[in-house]
Amino acid sequence: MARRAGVVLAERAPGLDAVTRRVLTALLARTASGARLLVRPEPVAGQPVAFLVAARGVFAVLVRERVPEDAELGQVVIHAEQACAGIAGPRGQVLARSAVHLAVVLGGDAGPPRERRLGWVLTEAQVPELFRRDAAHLDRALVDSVAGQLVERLPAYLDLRVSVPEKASAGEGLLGLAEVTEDQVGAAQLRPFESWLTFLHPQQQAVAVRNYSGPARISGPAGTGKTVVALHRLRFLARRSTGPLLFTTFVRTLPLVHKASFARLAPELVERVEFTNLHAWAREFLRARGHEVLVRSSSAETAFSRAWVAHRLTLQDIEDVGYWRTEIDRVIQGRGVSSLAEYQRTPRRGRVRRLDGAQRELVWALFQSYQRNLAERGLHDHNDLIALALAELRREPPQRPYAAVVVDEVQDITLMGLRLLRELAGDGPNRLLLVGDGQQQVYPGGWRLSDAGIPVQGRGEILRVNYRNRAKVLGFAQRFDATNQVDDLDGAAGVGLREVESANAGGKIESWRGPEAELGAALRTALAGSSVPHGRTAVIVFQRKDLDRCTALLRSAGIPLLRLDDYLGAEDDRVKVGTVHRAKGLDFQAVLVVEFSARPEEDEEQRELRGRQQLVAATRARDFLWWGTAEAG
Ligand SMILES: Nc1ncnc2c1ncn2[C@@H]1O[C@H](COP(=O)(O)OP(=O)(O)OP(=O)(O)O)[C@@H](O)[C@H]1O
Repeated sequence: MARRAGVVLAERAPGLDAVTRRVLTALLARTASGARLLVRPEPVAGQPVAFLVAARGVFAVLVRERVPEDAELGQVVIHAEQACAGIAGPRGQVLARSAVHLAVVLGGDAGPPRERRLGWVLTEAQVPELFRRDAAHLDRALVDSVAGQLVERLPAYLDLRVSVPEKASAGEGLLGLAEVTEDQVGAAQLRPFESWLTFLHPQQQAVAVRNYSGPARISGPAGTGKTVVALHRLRFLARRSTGPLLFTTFVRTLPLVHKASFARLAPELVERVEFTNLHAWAREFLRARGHEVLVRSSSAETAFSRAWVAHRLTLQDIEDVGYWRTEIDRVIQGRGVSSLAEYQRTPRRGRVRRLDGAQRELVWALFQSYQRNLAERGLHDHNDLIALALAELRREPPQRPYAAVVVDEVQDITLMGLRLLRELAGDGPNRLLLVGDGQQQVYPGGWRLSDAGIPVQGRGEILRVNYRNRAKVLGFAQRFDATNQVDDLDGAAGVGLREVESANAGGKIESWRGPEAELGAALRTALAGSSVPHGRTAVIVFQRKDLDRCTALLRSAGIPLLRLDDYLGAEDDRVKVGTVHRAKGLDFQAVLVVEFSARPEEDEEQRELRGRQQLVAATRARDFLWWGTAEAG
C-alpha cells in the first residue's frame, strides 16, 4: 500500500520535498482503510500541506524539521479553522471548531517536541497515533461526509486515495488486510460513538468560542450539553493562552471523569488543565502555603453530635437534627456568616421555614458550640477549608494565576466557594466560566451570582436542546419539573426541563412497583431483560442507606458492581451504583432508579428537593430508564 501511495504522490504532487513526501505517503496509505487525505501539491506558508480526515478527527498537517514558531502555527490553526467553519454534521450540528486539530510531523531526526500548545507534535514514527481506534470521533460515513465538504471548500487541495487492490501482490495485500482488520477489531472495542467530540449545535459552538469581557455563565436544563460546551471552551481558551487552566466542581469524582473526556477531545492540552474538586484544590493550595489543615468528616460529625446533645431540647421541636446540620453547613458557614448580628440579617434562600430572631439565636448557639468542639481538638470541617483558602488567597494572590477557571455543577457550590473562585479567577476577559442548572440543585441553601460579586449581565447563555435523553426518557423525566419558576442562577427566569427541545427520538421506559422483598428479583429481571451491557448501566438511589440495601441485593445476585464513589469514567463490565449526589453530571446508556416509598413526612422544602433529585436521577439515562418503587412491609 505504501508503494502505491508513493507512486500516486509522485505523480500528482511531484513538487513536494522528500521528507514531506515520505510523511504524506504514510498518511495516504491509510486511505485504503477509510481515512481521507487532501494534499496541497505546492505548499504555501501559513497553510497546512494536507488535511487528514480519520476516525480520530480532522487534522491540518504540517511537515517540518523542527517545530515552527507560534506565530506561524497560529496562522495555520486559523486557516484550518476557517476552512472547516460551518461543515455540517448529523442532526443539524456543525463541526466544532475545537475538533480541528493541528498535527506537526517532524521529519528526520528531530529532537523532542518543544511546545504543544497549538497542536500535536509527532515524529514520523508516531504518525500511527493519528489513527488510533480507541479514541474514535468519527465513523466512516462521517469521515466521508466531512472530507466531501472539505474538498468543495479547498479547490487548491487534491483529494488523493489509494484502495486495496482486488488481487493484491502478497506484500501489499497483507499490509492492506492488516490495516483493515485493525480497523474492524478497533471498531468493536470502541466506546459508543461520541459525536459531541466533533459536532456541536450551532448555539453550543457559538458559546464555546465567544469572547466574554468578564465572568460568563452557561445554564440550561439537564442534558443540553453544558459540560460538553465547557470542555470545548477549555480547549479554545487553552489554545489562546499560556499558563495553567482549572476545571473544578463540588463533586469529588466528577473532575476526573471529565478529564478523561477532555483527554479524548484535546490530548495535546490535557497537561495544561488541572481537573480537581474545589475542596481538594483548597487543601492543596493551603498545603503549598505551609498550612496543613486537618479535615476528617467523622470527627466533624462527632463534634456536631456533641453540640446537638447540648442544644437538642431547644431546637428539636422546631425541626429535626438534619435540618439544623444543613442550616449551619449551607447557610451559616456556606455563606460565610461571621456573627449573630449578621445571621439575623442573612437571607436564607432555598429554606422554606422562616426563623424569627429568637430562633436564629438558638441556632447560633448550636453553631458556636460545634465550633468550640472542633477547636478543642484542633480540627476543621470542609467549609473551613474553603474559608481558610479564601483568606489566604486574599492575603497573597497565586504566583502563577490561572488563564481561566471553569466551574461545572456550580449550583451546588456554596456562596463561600463562589467567592473563592471569583478571587482565584479575577475579573478579566474569559477568565471565569460558571456552568450549572438551578433545577438540579441537590443541596438546599441558595445564592445569586451577584451575592458573590460575580457580574454576568449580558454574559449569560442558556442552552435549550437536550442531546442526552431519548425522547421517551425525556418525557418521563419532565414529570419531575414541578417548579414553576426556574432560576437562571442569578435571580432571573431560567428555562426548565419541560421547555427543552429533544434531539433524539425513541428510548424505552419501564416502571415497577412492589413489596421491598421482591425488589432484588425485579432488579435482576430488569438487568437480564435489558439489551444494554452491564458496564453502561447504573443503579441510582436517593440515600446512603438505600445504597447499602441495593448493593447487598445486587451482590447476592452475583452482579459485579462498582460504586460511583470509585468511578472515574473508565469503561468496564460492572454495573455502576450510587446515590443521586454522586450521579450528578454523569450519564449512562441505561439507568435503574430505585425509590423506597416509606418516607418520614415531608415539608415543602423537602418535597421540592426530592423533586429535583428525581429529575437528576431520571435525566442520567440515555436510552433506557427503569423506575422502581419499593413499598415497605
Ligand atoms: N453537540 C452534541 N452532539 C452530540 N451529543 C451531545 C452534544 N452535546 C451533548 N451531547 C450528549 O449529551 C450528553 C449530555 O451532555 P452534558 O453532560 O454536557 O450535558 P449537561 O447539560 O452538562 O447535563 P447535566 O446538567 O444533566 O449534567 C453528553 O454526554 C453527550 O452524549
